[in-house]
Amino acid sequence: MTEQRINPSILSADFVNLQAELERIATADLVHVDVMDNHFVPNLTMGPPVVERIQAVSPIPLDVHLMISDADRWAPGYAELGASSVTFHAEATEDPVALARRLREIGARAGIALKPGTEPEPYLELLPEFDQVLVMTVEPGFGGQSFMHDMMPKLRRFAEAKAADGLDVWLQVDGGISVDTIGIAAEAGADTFVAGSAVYGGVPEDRIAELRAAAARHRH
Ligand SMILES: O=C(CO)[C@@H](O)[C@H](O)COP(=O)(O)O
Repeated sequence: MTEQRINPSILSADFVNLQAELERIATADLVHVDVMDNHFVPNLTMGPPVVERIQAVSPIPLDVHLMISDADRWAPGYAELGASSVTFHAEATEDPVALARRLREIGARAGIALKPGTEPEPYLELLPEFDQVLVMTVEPGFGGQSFMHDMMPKLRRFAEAKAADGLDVWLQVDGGISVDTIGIAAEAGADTFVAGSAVYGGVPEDRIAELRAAAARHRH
């Protein structure tokens, strides 16, 4: 059966108490770290020095999501500081394959993210070059938005391509994931679930367990 992962997004955490907020999600699989530059998206979060400190104190590995322009220039630095995975946006790179290869060389899992308006072609054919694909289920930039059900056909296309070639690529969804929507995404083929407000909006350990159980009911 497909392994599933719950990756809480610290975008919904209390940024003044990040170390304590990381401890509260220690039962999750990876911590999703949203890096925003106020250029690729209309919001600003953190850069390498803060991510480096998160890496140093986090009880679980880092899943860095770069919502930044010029990913070719900046993404390798996040792999160098020890992130387990580094996901850049398809819309923010000149050469996704070269960048993914560079990230893998450094030792990170290489991820590619697609905004809601970005078509899955030509990335379906490039799947072996990536360790994970992030299908955004909201417009990137903010937590607390509604899950976009109409992204499920795109997710299914990736799931079919993955199955056809027997690939070990993780299919991730991010945005509006809750106990009500996680099953829909799992059904469409997602195995890695990012959740911000659904986790930090309650007792994180309980919320993570509830999300895990809801996803498992729809496991492939
Ligand atoms: O990348 C993003 C937003 O751009 C996310 O990781 C959000 O942090 C998800 O938040 P919720 O929709 O789960 O509240």
